[in-house]
Amino acid sequence: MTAPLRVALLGCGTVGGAVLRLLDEQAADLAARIGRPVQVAGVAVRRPDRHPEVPADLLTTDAVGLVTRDDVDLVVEVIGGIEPARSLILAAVEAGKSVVSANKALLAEDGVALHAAAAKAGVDLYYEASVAGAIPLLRPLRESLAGDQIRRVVGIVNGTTNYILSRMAETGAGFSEALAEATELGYAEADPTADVDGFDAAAKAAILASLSFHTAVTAADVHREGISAVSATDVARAAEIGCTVKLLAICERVPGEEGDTVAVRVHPAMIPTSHPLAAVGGAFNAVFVEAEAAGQLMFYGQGAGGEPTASAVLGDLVAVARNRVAGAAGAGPTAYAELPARPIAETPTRYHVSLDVADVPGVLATVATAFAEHGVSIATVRQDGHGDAATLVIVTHSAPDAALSSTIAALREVPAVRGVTSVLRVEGLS
Ligand SMILES: NC(=O)C1=CN([C@@H]2O[C@H](COP(=O)(O)OP(=O)(O)OC[C@H]3O[C@@H](n4cnc5c(N)ncnc54)[C@H](OP(=O)(O)O)[C@@H]3O)[C@@H](O)[C@H]2O)C=CC1
Ligand SMILES: N[C@@H](CC=O)C(=O)O
Ligand code: NA
Repeated sequence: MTAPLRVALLGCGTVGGAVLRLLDEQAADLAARIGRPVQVAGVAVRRPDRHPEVPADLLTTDAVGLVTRDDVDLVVEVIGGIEPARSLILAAVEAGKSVVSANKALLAEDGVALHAAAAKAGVDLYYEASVAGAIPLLRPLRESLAGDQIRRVVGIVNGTTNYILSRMAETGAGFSEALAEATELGYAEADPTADVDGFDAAAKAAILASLSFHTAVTAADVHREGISAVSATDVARAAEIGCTVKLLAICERVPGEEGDTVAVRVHPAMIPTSHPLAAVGGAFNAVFVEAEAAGQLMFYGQGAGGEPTASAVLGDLVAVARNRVAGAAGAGPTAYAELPARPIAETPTRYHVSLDVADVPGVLATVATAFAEHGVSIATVRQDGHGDAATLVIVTHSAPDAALSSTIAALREVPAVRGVTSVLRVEGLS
């Protein structure tokens, strides 16, 4: 009988638990697809007593020992975080094992070094589950689109925040209540501030930009804003102008006279309800890719949750196992260009600004002057309420971030402006 491929599973939480279940349920199909049966050699966790679902003889807390064992062929890392995941992946690679990981935080911080280590050892490093969960996205970028020039990638890549924003818009649910639901459903990171503050989406954006533009982009290169400042009023104001609020990841390769730059940002934005991304609800993700020859492509599916993510992990596992069965020596070294990052200050977008103002003669002119003096052109203005206080709702034309920031700073000094109640970017308005 053909010898089985032996897999070490690192982590058995939301994703690892689903991987283990699917490995068992689909054992026969996987064996047929790979050409050899897959066997779990061991499962490393922190607290074995919390895992009655795993056969006791497979459980271990010695993850280093497990990944370097001679009878382990492949390693699946679904612990998350930087350490010990990084050391474990490096130990596995150095011991000649291919690795499948779902760890965007690590890949976004240290992807170049991890790829170099894998190439040196002649093993595979696959991480489809790390971005947009179940959606096949990274392999299409890495393989199917390898002959094209990708110019722009825009998407919703965090399920937790999309779930929260969808609940706030559809049911008027409060932020904390919606976050608790997302955590209960297994969408949130171990520390959900990674989702809420945009770190998770920024890591995914860095991975997407690196693969799309063949350049090394880390999470530190990504301009990041989360959704904790998005209020129920922002969601309502978005609806008033026919928009909805989404946390977007936007990766652009910007041509310039002195060479191309890369602009990568994650922030909440109002988008028109007619925009295809506006219809992406709950923990679903969707990503648009614009390539020169291919034109526009759209990827849509479940971006979080145990089973959807496990589907991507198993897809990688089959690919890596097939390579191993075929005797292939890994993907080889990846050449990275060194495109500079364009600062957010120079990145132009439209803005929606709400101001509480004293309803006195001339206030509109004063506010308009502040915008004009900083080179920000106003597209529309609406005044709500009158009497002692009123709200001015302004939508601008496209302006660099720095120009808008100095406009807001100037407005804060205007006596008739009692408060800047919200500033949100607007994307996709014609
Ligand atoms: N949840 C999701 O929807 C998605 C998650 N991911 C990524 O998948 C990875 C796993 O996420 P998820 O399953 O949600 O996380 P969980 O927190 O549910 O599970 C983490 C697992 O890792 C184990 N673990 C933690 N530290 C160690 C350690 N030092 N040694 C051995 N085992 C350890 C934990 O053990 P114990 O159980 O004993 O505490 C637990 O089993 C992360 O990188 C995440 O970003 C990617 C896409 C979607
Ligand atoms: N916490 C992440 C999980 C998947 O990557 C999310 O909410 O998208
Ligand atoms: Na994916």
